[in-house]
Amino acid sequence: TLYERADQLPASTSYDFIIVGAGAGGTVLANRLSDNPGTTVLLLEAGPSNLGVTDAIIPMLPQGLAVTTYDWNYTTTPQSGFAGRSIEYPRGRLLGGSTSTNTMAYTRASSEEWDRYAKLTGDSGWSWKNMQKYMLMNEKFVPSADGHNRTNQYNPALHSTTGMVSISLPGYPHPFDSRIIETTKELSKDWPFNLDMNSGSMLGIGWPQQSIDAFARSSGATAYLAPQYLARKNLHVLTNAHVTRLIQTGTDSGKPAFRSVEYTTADVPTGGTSTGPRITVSAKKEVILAAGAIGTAQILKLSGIGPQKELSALGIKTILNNPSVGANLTDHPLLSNIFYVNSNDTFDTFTMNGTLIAEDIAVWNATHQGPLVDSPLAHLGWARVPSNPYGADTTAGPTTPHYEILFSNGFLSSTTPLPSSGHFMTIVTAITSPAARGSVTLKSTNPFDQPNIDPNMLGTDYDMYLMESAVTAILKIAAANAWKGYIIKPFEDLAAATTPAKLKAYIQAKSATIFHPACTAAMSPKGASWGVTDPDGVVKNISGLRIIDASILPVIPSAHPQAVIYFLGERGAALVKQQYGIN
Ligand SMILES: Cc1cc2nc3c(=O)[nH]c(=O)nc-3n(C[C@H](O)[C@H](O)[C@H](O)COP(=O)(O)OP(=O)(O)OC[C@H]3O[C@@H](n4cnc5c(N)ncnc54)[C@H](O)[C@@H]3O)c2cc1C
Repeated sequence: TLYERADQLPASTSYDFIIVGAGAGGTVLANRLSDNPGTTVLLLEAGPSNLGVTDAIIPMLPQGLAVTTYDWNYTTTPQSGFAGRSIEYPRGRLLGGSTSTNTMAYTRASSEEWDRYAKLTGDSGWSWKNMQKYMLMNEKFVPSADGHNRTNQYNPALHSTTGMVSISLPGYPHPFDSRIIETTKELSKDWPFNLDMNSGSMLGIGWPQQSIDAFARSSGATAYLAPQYLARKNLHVLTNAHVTRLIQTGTDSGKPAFRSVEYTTADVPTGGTSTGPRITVSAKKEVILAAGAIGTAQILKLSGIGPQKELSALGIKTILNNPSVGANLTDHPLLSNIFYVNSNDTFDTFTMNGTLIAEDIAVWNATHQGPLVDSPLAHLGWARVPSNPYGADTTAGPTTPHYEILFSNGFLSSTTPLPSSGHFMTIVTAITSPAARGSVTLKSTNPFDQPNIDPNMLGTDYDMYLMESAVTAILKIAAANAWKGYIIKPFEDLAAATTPAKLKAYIQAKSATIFHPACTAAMSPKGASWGVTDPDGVVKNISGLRIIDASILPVIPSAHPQAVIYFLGERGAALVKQQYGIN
């Protein structure tokens, strides 16, 4: 049942599980734990419902959600790798969390990545082989919006058509599709065609798989909180409920127990203060944090679980001193490399013209066809740097990428204003295996204040080297015969990057984030003195508290992370059920 106000929750109900945050991790847990009618679940979400939010439904439009009430509106600390700039740091704040606002690229990560998770956590359950069944439980492959023949665009044998989140290939062609395929032939050594980047082997260029139900976004909310699940009497979902902290409820075998959650009506924007009453609700079995890499770290610290020095300085009583909480924040730096193109058929036509976008929305509404059925991402490519002068490799292995490239049929940038006219193509470069680590620390004890978010973007020479290598690689692509007659020239800022020093300055001035913060409450082996949770997400040295979201990843995946976090949710739910003997 969906409730929008705290006073609507049935007063007498008690819950086996309370889940905090309705994003990629939280929605899976809420669904899977409540599929047994005897198990009661409360899901608390700070934001509103996703229903009827047009920009969260039409795949081409999620940029419209940034800096709205559906966004946490975070800003980073000044980033030294970005020449001291702070950047906007969006996170979804509605049912579905960031899966309701993201760009919908759906990648499982490499088999080596999962095998590394198994190794780093000492739990073979996280290996590629063992995770296959959870991957298939998450995925429901559906036809594309235009119903085109998908032969040679993916390998159907690897996919499920019976899971939860709808996944599809693009449903509207781009003028450069054939040139991209041509590139994989002409530059086959560096950029081979990859029939299916979700096979476990990611390198090369291929067609993107996206969390799109043919023409509309498929998210944690549309899939795992679909009407038939919200109808469950044993699942209560409360929106507009901002969790302010967890409260210790006693001790179990010497460990502090945390089975109570304090929340308040989230009717204030980030940075404000809520005068609403603080409401406490307790779980009989467990509280499961799924507030994302920023939210989870902030809630843990506000609850007295974190580095003693930091907490004491703010007057918070430390209940568990753990310096790993909020440490290791890792993200993927992104750079939009823009080119002028010889085409009238780019999405600049409608992004630069309010009347035309209205017409395209009308077409989308009437026919569920047209350019808005896809995300702005046309093709994805994954590559490794040919040599590494910095010694240690950050990837999980030789078939795992250092960086990604993304082709977009128009001007796509968060750091350069959209020109008033022209036609463009963007080749985004993103560093997917960075060495830099940052942190989430508290700014104040006010739960409505955003924490200090320092993802330390391009914070090492190695990461800068990877970005320089990626830009050099896409310039080589742009110069290939496959693009003759299409790419006219690089956009001004890229065109000016003619020397190594100017290239570095361009990267520092124009890079941003691809929105993948993770690792702030990492899993580690049972008994390890570092890390925040055990391999099953249970918080170390605490009773009754588990975390299942992007924060528990021991290393950021060299991939788009939403699928990875859905899979954490699927296995996480299975582990919870196993522990409590729930069928
Ligand atoms: C703009 C953007 C584009 C992206 N593009 C892609 C992409 O193309 N492909 C991809 O794979 N990934 C993408 N991502 C990343 C991906 O969506 C996230 O990695 C993933 O959703 C993280 O899952 P999560 O469960 O950790 O957190 P989230 O999905 O962010 O969910 C956390 C939830 O907790 C809630 N919450 C937080 N704090 C509190 C609190 N105090 N009280 C109550 N509720 C709280 C939030 O409102 C949110 O609903 C993108 C993200 C963004 C923001």
